[in-house]
Amino acid sequence: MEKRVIVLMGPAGAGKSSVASYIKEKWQVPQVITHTTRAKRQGEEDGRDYYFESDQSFAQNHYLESVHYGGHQYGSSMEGLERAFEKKALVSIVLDTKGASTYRKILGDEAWLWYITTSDPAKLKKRLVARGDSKEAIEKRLTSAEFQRDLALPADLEGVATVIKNDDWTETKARIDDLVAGALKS
Ligand SMILES: Nc1ncnc2c1ncn2[C@@H]1O[C@H](COP(=O)(O)OP(=O)(O)OP(=O)(O)O)[C@@H](O)[C@H]1O
Ligand SMILES: Nc1nc2c(ncn2[C@@H]2O[C@H](COP(=O)(O)O)[C@@H](O)[C@H]2O)c(=O)[nH]1
Repeated sequence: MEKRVIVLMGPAGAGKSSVASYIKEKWQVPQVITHTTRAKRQGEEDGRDYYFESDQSFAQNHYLESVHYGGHQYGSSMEGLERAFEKKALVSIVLDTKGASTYRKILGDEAWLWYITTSDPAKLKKRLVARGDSKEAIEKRLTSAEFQRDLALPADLEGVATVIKNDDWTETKARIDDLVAGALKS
């Protein structure tokens, strides 16, 4: 198959990382690890979930694109993408919608955009609470301009992105299995 990167985007709590972990486990789709200056959450590991950086170390890397999200910096590198493509032609990355638009512009059809969302935005907060995020972190995240922006698919990605309503995890897994199996067959 042609090289393709599944770009997982959507609002906080929608399930982007859950989808990335699922397709890694079930379909051996490697995840491109990105860089961030935010603090580790409980259970996160450096080099598996993110490369956790200080402001100084973040500034020393070269990025394909980088953004500010909720008061922290995030960036993804071409080297990270190439490392993942060495393992498999189908890989994934988790980005905000701004990063997803950039990937679309740079990579064209090589970027397969999936917008992960829920039918009821109230679910998002509940999921962040269930994930164990602190009250302060949740308030900061939910009131950030980036969170509000990512509640909707950006206009430039309308009709381009595959929209996945992740309300019911069993149904989501079935939908994703169909998408990934189809891609791996092609
Ligand atoms: N369909 C679902 N039903 C209920 N809980 C879910 C579902 N999908 C994911 N979750 C849970 O919701 C929480 C948030 O999921 P996840 O971390 O994957 O979201 P995210 O979109 O990556 O969020 P963020 O952008 O804040 O990192 C996790 O605890 C996850 O286990
Ligand atoms: N444009 C980019 N967005 C990224 C990158 N790495 C992660 N993200 C997105 O940031 C927010 C916040 O992530 P969180 O782990 O703190 O919840 C989320 O939308 C991620 O998808 C990146 O390298 N570039």
